[in-house]
Amino acid sequence: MKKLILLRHGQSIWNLENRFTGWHDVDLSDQGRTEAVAAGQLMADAGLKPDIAYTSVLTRAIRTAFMGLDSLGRLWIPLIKDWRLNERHYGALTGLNKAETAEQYGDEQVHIWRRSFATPPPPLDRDDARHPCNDPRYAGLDPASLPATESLEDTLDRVLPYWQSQLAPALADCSTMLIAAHGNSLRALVKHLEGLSDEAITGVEIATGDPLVYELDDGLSVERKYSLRERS
Ligand SMILES: O=C(O)[C@H](O)COP(=O)(O)O
Repeated sequence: MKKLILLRHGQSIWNLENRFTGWHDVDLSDQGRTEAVAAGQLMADAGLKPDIAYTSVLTRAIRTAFMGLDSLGRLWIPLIKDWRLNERHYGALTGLNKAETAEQYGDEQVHIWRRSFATPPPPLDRDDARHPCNDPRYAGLDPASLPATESLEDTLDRVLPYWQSQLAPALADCSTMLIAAHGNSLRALVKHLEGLSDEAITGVEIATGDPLVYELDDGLSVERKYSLRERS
């Protein structure tokens, strides 16, 4: 049996300020740091021993992985960072306050942008400083693969090939894997792992700092799923 732990980063400073974040690189808030340490303790209490960990190239997820693994006593395991685990790109909404945006465009439109499967927020212009083409961390990538905005479907379209080419083969070779990532890159993975419909995934929320454990058979089919915070 394999164990896959999906961990959304702890609360970020922009989560606290209720701002659309996406690929903007904001750090954890004090509460987020506490959540990251607590996530490691929950994993320790559950006897989980990740052999390998993956995260995005965004500080809030990297720091959550580090702080969680540190409190678990397993800071020494391999930690691989990849942009394909980044949060979904929030396009021209990046940086805006979510409540103010709902006042301007209406709750329904904001809900569609946030939770519909296929409707992306308005895109960024390529010369906008928030466009990933203007961020040196993506300089080595084909500019055509860098998004100006993303729906959850677009996010799944980059997460799934990464799952298939890197994560699933690595999981087949180990017993326990930790993925510290983001609300929507993890929702994309959950959709795939659980075989959820485009409609069903719209109702799935993932809390910050709460390790979700999937027990998988050797063919990587899900046998059981539970939240460590709920079980504690
Ligand atoms: O990118 C963000 O703003 C959040 O981390 C996730 O946002 P959401 O709850 O609107 O999907």
